[in-house]
Amino acid sequence: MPDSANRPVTTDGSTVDVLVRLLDDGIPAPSYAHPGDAGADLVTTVDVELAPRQRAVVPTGVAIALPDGYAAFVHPRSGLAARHGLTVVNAPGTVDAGYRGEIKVVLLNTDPEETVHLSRGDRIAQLVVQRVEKARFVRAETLPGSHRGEGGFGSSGGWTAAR
Ligand SMILES: O=c1ccn([C@H]2C[C@H](O)[C@@H](COP(=O)(O)OP(=O)(O)OP(=O)(O)O)O2)c(=O)[nH]1
Ligand SMILES: [Mg+2]
Repeated sequence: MPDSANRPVTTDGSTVDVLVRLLDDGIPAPSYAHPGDAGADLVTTVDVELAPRQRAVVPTGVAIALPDGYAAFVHPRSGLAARHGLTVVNAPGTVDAGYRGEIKVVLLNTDPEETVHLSRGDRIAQLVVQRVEKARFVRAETLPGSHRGEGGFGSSGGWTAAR
């Protein structure tokens, strides 16, 4: 199957080739920590200090070309979230198939007291590559009925709005 720039892309059903440009010597390509992992770790190219509740757009030193029909999603890492309250503001960040710029991570220190210190090369987020459908939005005056109907935002119970 060719990609959007007509380069060959191979997929064996469980892997897909994603072209990657390394923009910074010494910074590795995204990599999976264990076989079977869904997320490939991204690292920071710079030292970062995040004061309590501060956010920063952090470079990762990689640019990719996903095949058409794929997207990549920038997710937080659970260890950093649990230990330091570090998250990704726009989680999951969406990397479009046509994006050729450097992947960046919008990190947020949610901890109210502790500063987070990150060093160049630290793994800060993980990239999940997925197939995505392209929708055709077909206008309709009425929508087919469903069990849920228009209920949402806690309609199934177990949640009380704060006053
Ligand atoms: O966490 C992220 C999210 C996005 N991007 C890059 C890739 C993506 O293809 C592009 C645009 O992202 P998005 O569509 O979420 O942002 P936008 O605010 O809608 O910008 P645009 O108008 O460029 O679409 O920014 C990242 O590097 N990291
Ligand atoms: Mg957009």
